[in-house]
Amino acid sequence: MAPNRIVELSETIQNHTKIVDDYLEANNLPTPSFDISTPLRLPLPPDIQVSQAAVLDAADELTALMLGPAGSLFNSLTSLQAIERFALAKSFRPGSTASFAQIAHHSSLPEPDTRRILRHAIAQYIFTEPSPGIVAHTAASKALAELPPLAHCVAFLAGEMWPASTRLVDAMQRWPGSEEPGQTGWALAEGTETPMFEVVGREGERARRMAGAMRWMHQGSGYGAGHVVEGFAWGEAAEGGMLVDVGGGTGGVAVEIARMLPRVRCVVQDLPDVVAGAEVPEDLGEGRVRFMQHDFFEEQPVRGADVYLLRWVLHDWSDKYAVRILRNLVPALKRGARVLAVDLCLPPPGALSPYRERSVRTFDLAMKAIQNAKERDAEDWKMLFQTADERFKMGEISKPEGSNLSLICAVWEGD
Ligand SMILES: C[S@@+](CC[C@H](N)C(=O)[O-])C[C@H]1O[C@@H](n2cnc3c(N)ncnc32)[C@H](O)[C@@H]1O
Repeated sequence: MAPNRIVELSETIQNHTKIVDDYLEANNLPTPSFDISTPLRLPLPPDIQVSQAAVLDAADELTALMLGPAGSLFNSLTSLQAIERFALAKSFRPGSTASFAQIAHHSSLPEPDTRRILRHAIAQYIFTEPSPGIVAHTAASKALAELPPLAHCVAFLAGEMWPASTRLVDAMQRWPGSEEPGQTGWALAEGTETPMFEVVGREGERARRMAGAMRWMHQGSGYGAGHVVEGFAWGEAAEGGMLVDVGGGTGGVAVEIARMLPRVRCVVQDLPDVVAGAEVPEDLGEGRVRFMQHDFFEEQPVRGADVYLLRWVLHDWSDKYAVRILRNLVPALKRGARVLAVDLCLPPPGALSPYRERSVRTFDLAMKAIQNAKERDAEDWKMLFQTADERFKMGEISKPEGSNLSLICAVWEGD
C-alpha cells in the first residue's frame, strides 16, 4: 500500500535533508544554524539546490496538512480578504467545479483579477485547479463557504486586524507609549480616534463579523468553560455562592458554570446592547442566572459576591484601563472574595518553541494594534492587581490541562 501523504512528505524531507547535509559535510561547510557566523544563504550548487527546494516544498505542505484546513487558512490575507469581500467561496458549490469566467460573473469581479486572486489562494491550499482554468474546492475553501463563524473570523482578521497591524508602527511613532484605545494602528487605518470596539460594534455587518469571529475563536476546546469549572478551587462558593461574571457577554460561560455547579447563582453583567440579546436557557430554572446591564468602568453594584469573574476581559485593555476595571470592584468586595481573571498568561521567554511562541506574541501585538491592549505574563498580572490595590493578594496562576487560558486569582484581604 502506498504511504499516506504525510508519511510520504516526511520521507521526502528526511531523504533530501540528508543529501543537503552530506554535501555540506563533504565540503567542510557549516551546518545551518541561527548563529551569527552562519552564511546568509546556504552555499549549495544547483543539483543540491533541488534537494533544498524539495525539503522546503514538502515542509510547507506537511505544515499545512498538520495544521488542518482551519489552522492553515490565516496565512494569505490578501487573497482571503478578496475571497470574503467578493464572496468567491460561495460562488460555486463544494463538490462541483467552475471556470474563472463563471466565478468572475458570479462575483462581479473582472476575470483577470478573479484568476490572480484565486491562484494566490490556490498556492496556499485554498481552492485547487484540477485542470487549467477550472477551479474546485479544497477543505479550506469549502469551510469558508459553509461555516459562517469561520468566514466571519477570516473577514475580521483580514478586514480589521490586518489593516491595524500595517499601521501599528505609525501609531507607536505618533502616540509613543499611549494606553488609549483610540490611538492605535486600527485608528490610523480607519481615520478616527474612536476605539475599534465602539465603531465596529455599532456597524451592522462589521459588528456581526466581529461577533462571529469571537464565536469561532471561543469554539476550540482550549477555550471551553469547563476549564474554569474544573480548574478553579470553588470551595464553599460552589455551595450556594454567588458569582458575578463581569463583561460576561451573553452568558455562555456563566450558563456552563451554573449547569456544572448546580448550587451556584450567577449574575452576568455586560453593556446594554449585549445583555438585551441574552436569554437564560430553560433547563436552568428561574433565578440561577440573571443578566444585568453594567458598565465595568462604573462602580460594581453587586456587593458581597464570592467570586467576580473577568474572563477574557482584561486583555482588551491597557494597564491604565484594566486597573480602573479592578478598582471599580473594590467597594463591592467582602473579605475573602476572589477576583478570577481568566486570560492568557504569557509564558516566560524561551519556554515555548519559536513556532508556538510566535502565535502568542502575534496575538499580543494584535491587541496593541487594535486597542492598545496587551497580553500579560505572570509578573504583569501581579503588578496589575497590586497597582489596582495592595489589598489584593495574588494566588497561584494555573493553566488547566488543555486550556489556552490561565486562571489568575486574587483574594481580597481588605475589610
Ligand atoms: C472578549 S469578550 C469576553 C466575553 C466573556 N467574558 C467570555 O469569556 O466569553 C469582552 C466582553 O466585554 C464586554 N465589554 C466591553 N466593554 C464593556 C464595558 N465598559 N462594560 C461591560 N462590559 C464590557 C464586551 O461587550 C464583551 O462581551
